[in-house]
Amino acid sequence: MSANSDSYVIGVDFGTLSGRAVVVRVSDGAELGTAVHEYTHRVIEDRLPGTDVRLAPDWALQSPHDWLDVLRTAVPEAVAAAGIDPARVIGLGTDFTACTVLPARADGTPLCEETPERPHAWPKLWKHHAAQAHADRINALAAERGETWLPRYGGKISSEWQFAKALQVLEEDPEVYARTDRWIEAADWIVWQLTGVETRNVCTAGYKGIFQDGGYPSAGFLTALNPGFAGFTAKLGQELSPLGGLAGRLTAQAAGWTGLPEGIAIAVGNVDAHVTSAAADAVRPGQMVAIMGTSTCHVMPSDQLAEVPGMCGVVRDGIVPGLWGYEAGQSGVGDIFAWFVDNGVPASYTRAAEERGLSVHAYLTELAAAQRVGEHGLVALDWHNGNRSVLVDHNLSGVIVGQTLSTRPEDVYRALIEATAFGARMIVETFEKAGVPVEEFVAAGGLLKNRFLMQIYADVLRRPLSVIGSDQGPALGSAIHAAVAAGAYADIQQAAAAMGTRRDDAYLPDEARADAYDRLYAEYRTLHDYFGDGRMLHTLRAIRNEANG
Ligand SMILES: Nc1ncnc2c1ncn2[C@@H]1O[C@H](COP(=O)(O)OP(=O)(O)O)[C@@H](O)[C@H]1O
Ligand SMILES: O=C(CO)[C@@H](O)[C@@H](O)COP(=O)(O)O
Repeated sequence: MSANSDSYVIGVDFGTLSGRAVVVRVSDGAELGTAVHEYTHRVIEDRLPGTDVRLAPDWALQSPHDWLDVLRTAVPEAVAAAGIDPARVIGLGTDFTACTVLPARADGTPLCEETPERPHAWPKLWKHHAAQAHADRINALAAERGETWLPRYGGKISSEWQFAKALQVLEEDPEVYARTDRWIEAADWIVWQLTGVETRNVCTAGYKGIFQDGGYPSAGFLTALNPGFAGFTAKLGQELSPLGGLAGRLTAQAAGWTGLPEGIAIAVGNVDAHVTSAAADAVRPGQMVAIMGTSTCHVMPSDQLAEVPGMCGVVRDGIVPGLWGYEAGQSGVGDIFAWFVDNGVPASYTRAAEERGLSVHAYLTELAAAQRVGEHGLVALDWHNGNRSVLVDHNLSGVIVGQTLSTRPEDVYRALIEATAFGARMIVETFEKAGVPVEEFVAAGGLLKNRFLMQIYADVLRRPLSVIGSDQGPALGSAIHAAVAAGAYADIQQAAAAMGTRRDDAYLPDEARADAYDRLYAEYRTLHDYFGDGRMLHTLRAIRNEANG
């Protein structure tokens, strides 16, 4: 690859609160410069920008202007930080949160530009959860009709996805729905802005758009949901583009925004979680990448097709062309630790952490790390933000068992970390039981910084953990896809091998601790089965909702 030794690609990761650009050397994946742009409107949850229009609970919107600002600011800043000649940039790739989806005109104009006072005209962020009732109807009807696509999503689709959100638009604002020529993932919309051509990537279409075996849900199914929904799929993409493919070339206008040469390769859009596999060079069957942060996404290529209970989805070519791509998830991980730090720690602990110059997380971790496995006498269920896999039930809640008058904050903190590790083991075991082997567990994301937590995962999973070598996995992954789209490598696997970074066996399980954890995990499973049917936790939620009026 010496011909590439002085050429560069750019990866742009569009997150929930900000967008990040990274400049990467094509020959070896070295990250030379990076810049972040915080979105001006962040997550729009209360009021539509520039209006008095208030939003209902569970709404979460974004502004397309914020995304374009990332191209205008973070990209040139990253190039400047890298100190490279922009003329040497041969391609740019992007990844986005998903399912972040918007209604647009036939030319790509977002509807919120025409009618900014209409909530449904705005892009719905992935965590817009106000379409739950619509998802419930889709699931019930699909189960009743025995739709073959339903098992590909572990038996349930999510309220976050394209069909649920679009049905909400149709039923709550039919006029906006009628004006929607294109219902498009932000992942594809941003590529449209860069290239001037509309493409649709297989990843979001498959995981979020129910595209399976060459088609979307049938018109008969959609009519049964709502006759007005019959023609919905005409607003989606019909021809899908492969990951790592060339979506088009940078237009003169987008060259002006970014300061990059007109005509460079722009990669087909992708999802932040899935693109991280390339960054970790974990694109072979059985390499499960866990992107561990606020929540955890698990993605894994496989040559086996199986119906794994409670997975988020399995999509042909969904991570790399030629393989099935699986996704599963834990809806609360770092968020649970944050909840405990914010709500469960006395002032004396906060002061002690401050005096030591540590974050409360780091302080609790240090105290918890001094314990032997099981010493706290606790076991917890990691369902404070519901359960995505394997139960797919957002109405479950957290449980902590075994507390006494001598239970201390570090005990609970440790039990919560262990609970998330047990949740991860449950996912791995569910895949294996369904006939999809997990050969390697590769950790990525913000929680890598907690080494004690990572060791717990190795001990609980009873397997060595590999870790990604970059702290900006998605942006690096997007840069790798850009290198493929630009023709520098034949495929994603080759590019990932040269440019991705993974440390094998970074954490090894300790036999004695793993044995001790087996006993606790058995108790976790018992609790999981007992509370997992929802009888008690749903009742508690209903009582809470009634009490809150
Ligand atoms: N030392 C720590 N140990 C465990 N969790 C931590 C620690 N520091 C921060 N966190 C948690 O990490 C999460 C942020 O992870 P990060 O990967 O940076 O974010 P995101 O998932 O939003 O990309 C927060 O939920 C926070 O509670
Ligand atoms: O749901 C998916 C992928 O399927 C993510 O895009 C979504 O959870 C957003 O993740 P982040 O909060 O950006 O880590």
